[in-house]
Amino acid sequence: MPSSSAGTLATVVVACSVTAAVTFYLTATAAERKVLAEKKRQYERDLELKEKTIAARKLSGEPTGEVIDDVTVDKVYLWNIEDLKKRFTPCNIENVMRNKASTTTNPYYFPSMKKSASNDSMAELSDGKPTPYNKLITNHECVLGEIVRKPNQQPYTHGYVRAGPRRLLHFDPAKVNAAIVTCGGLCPGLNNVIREIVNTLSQTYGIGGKIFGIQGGYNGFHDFEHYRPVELTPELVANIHHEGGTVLGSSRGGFDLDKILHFLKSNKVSCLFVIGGDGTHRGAFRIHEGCMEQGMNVAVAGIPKTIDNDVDYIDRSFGFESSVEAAQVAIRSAKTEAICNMPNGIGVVKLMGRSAGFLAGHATMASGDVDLCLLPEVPIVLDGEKGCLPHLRKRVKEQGYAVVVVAEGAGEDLLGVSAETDASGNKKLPAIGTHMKQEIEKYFKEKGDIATVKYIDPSYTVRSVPANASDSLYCMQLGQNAVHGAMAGFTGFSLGRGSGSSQMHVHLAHFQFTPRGAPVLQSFARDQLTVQVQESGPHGTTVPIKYLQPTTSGKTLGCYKCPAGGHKQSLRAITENAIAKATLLAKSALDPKCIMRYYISVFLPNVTYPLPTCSIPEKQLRKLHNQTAGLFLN
Ligand SMILES: Nc1ncnc2c1ncn2[C@@H]1O[C@H](COP(=O)(O)OP(=O)(O)O)[C@@H](O)[C@H]1O
Ligand SMILES: O=P(O)(O)OC[C@H]1O[C@](O)(COP(=O)(O)O)[C@@H](O)[C@@H]1O
Repeated sequence: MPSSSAGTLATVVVACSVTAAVTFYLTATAAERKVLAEKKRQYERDLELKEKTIAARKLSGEPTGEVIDDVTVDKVYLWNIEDLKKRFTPCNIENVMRNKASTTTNPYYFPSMKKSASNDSMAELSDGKPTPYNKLITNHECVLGEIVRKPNQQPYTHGYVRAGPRRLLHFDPAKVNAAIVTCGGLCPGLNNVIREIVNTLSQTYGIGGKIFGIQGGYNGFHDFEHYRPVELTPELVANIHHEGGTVLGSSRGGFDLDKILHFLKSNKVSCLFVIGGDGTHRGAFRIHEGCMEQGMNVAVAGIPKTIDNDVDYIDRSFGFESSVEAAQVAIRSAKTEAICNMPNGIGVVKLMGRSAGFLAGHATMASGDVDLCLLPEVPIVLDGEKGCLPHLRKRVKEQGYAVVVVAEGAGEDLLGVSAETDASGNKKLPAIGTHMKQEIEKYFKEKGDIATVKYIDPSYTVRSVPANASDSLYCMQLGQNAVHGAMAGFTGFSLGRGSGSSQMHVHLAHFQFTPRGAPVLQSFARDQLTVQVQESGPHGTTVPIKYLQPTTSGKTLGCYKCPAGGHKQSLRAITENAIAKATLLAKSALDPKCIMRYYISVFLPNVTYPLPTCSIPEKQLRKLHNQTAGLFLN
C-alpha cells in the first residue's frame, strides 16, 4: 500500500474510534460504564494469568491449554485383528524398504527403445539399496474411535489398530505370491489402489513371487473361460491411475468359496487383497474364515470401496469425494436448465446411493444451489404442510426456478420395494427420479401453473471418473497399508481413515452387519415401529421400554415407572406415548454417532428449510435432540 493511502486509512480508523468512544460516553449510563470498565480490568487480569500459566507450563514441559476435569479417557478397548503369527510360524525378517526399482514407466516408449538399455545397467537400476522406514508402528498404537468427547461421558473409548509398517514380517518376501480382486460397482480410485498394492509388494517389499490380477470380480477365481488371471507388474500398472474404472474388471455374483480357496492353495497365494463394498467384504470374511478353518497361512485384506460412503467406522471411503465433485456438473446443468427454461423451470438430478444418501447429501451441500434433496434415509412426504411439492412451488415463486436432487434409493415408501435383485442379491430400485418429475408436473398443473421440468440422470458418470488428487493420495495410503498389514501377518482386516487422518485396521467381521448408511436408519424409518411396554412389575419399579425390531434389539426407548395396580388405561397411555416417541425418532432418523446424517436427517424432512440456506435455531435443535436421541440413548 502506498504510504499516503496507509496514512489516510490510519486517520480514518482513529477518527472512527474517537467518534465511537465519544458516542458511547454520551449515550451510556454511568452504571454501564462502570460495569464495562470492571469487565476490561478482569479481562486484563485473566490474560496476565493465562500468559504466566503458559510460560510456567512451558518451563516445566507440561502441555498448555485448559484442563477439562469432566472429560476423561481412562481406558481404550482395542478391536483386535487376527494375527497369523499366533497360528503359524513367522519368518520374523526385519522389515526394511527394499527399493526395487521398476524398469520402465514411460508410456510413450516403444518396446524397442526399452530394449536399448543394456542388461547390466537394467540390473543395476533395479537393485536399490534397502533403507529403514522412518516410522514403524507397534501393535498397541491405536486410533481412537470416539474422538468427540462430551463432559461426563463414559471414560472409555474404542480404539482401532493403527495401520502402517511393522518391525517384523510374518511372510518372507522372497516367497510371497499375492492376488488382487475388485468386485461390485465401480468407484473412482480402484486403479490407484491396484497400482499401489502392486508397487508396494514389488518395489517396497521386493516380493519374489507373482501378483495375480483376478479379472471380473469373484467370478475370475474360477470362470476361466471368461476371465483369465493376469500377472500384474509395476510396468503394467504404471499409468493406470489416470483412468477411471478397474483394469481388472468387476462383476456381481459368482462367489464360490471352495473354488476361491482352491485357487489360493494351488497358486500358493499368501496375501489376498479384496477391493469392494459391503457385499465384497462379506465374501472376504468368508474367505478369511475358510482359510483359517483349512489351516491356510493366508492374509486376507479388504479395502473398502463404495461411492455411497456407507461403510461403518470409516469417515470417508475412497472415490467418494471424486464422485461428489463429478455430481456438481450435473447439478450446475440442472440449475442452468431450470433458470433458462420458462415458465417455472425445475431441474431434477438423480444421483446414485442405493440405501445411503451421503453422495446426494454432500453433493447438494457442496453445490449450494439445491432447493430440495431427497434421501433414502428419510421418507418422502409429497403434499401437505411439510410436503416437498408445496415447498418446491414456494421456491419457484420466490426465485423463478428450483433445483432438486434425489438419491436413487429414496422413495421406496412411495413406490414400494422391488422384489427383483441383481446377481449379488442387491434389490433393484424403483424409478424415483422420473416419478418425481411426473409428480412435480402434476402438482403444478393442479395448482393452475405450468412447471417446465428437466430431468438429468448423470448415472454412471459420477462413479466412472478418475480419482481426484485427494482421493488419489488416500488410495495410495490404503494400498500401502493393506500390504503392510498383510506382510506383517494380519488377516481378516480392512482399512480406512478413521479419526482425523489416521489410517486404521478394522476387523473384517465388523463389516458384516454395519454398513453405515441405510440399515439402521431404514429399519427405523420403514418398519412398523413397535415397542414393548411390560405389564408386570410392582408399583413404582422402573421398567425399560424395549424396541422389538431385530436391528434395534438391545436398545431401549426409555423407561417408565409401573403405575399402581397395573391400570390398563395408564399402560395404554404409556404405550401410545412410547410409540409416538419412537415414531418421532424414526422420522428424525437421528444417529448421534454420525454428524452428517444427523444434519441431513433432522433438517431435510422439514422442507421449509431448503438445504443450502437451512438453519434451525439452536433451541429448536436441542428440543428435537432431547425428544429423540435423549430417549434413544437411555
Ligand atoms: N454374503 C456374501 N457372501 C459372499 N459373497 C458375497 C456376499 N454378499 C455379496 N457377495 C459377493 O460380493 C461381490 C460384490 O457384492 P456387491 O453387493 O455386488 O457389491 P459391493 O461389494 O460393492 O457391495 C459379489 O460378487 C457378490 O456375489
Ligand atoms: O448398476 P450397477 O452397476 O449394478 O450399480 C448400481 C449401484 O452401484 C453403486 O454405485 C455402488 O453399489 P455397490 O457398493 O453395491 O457396488 C450404487 O450407488 C448403485 O445403486
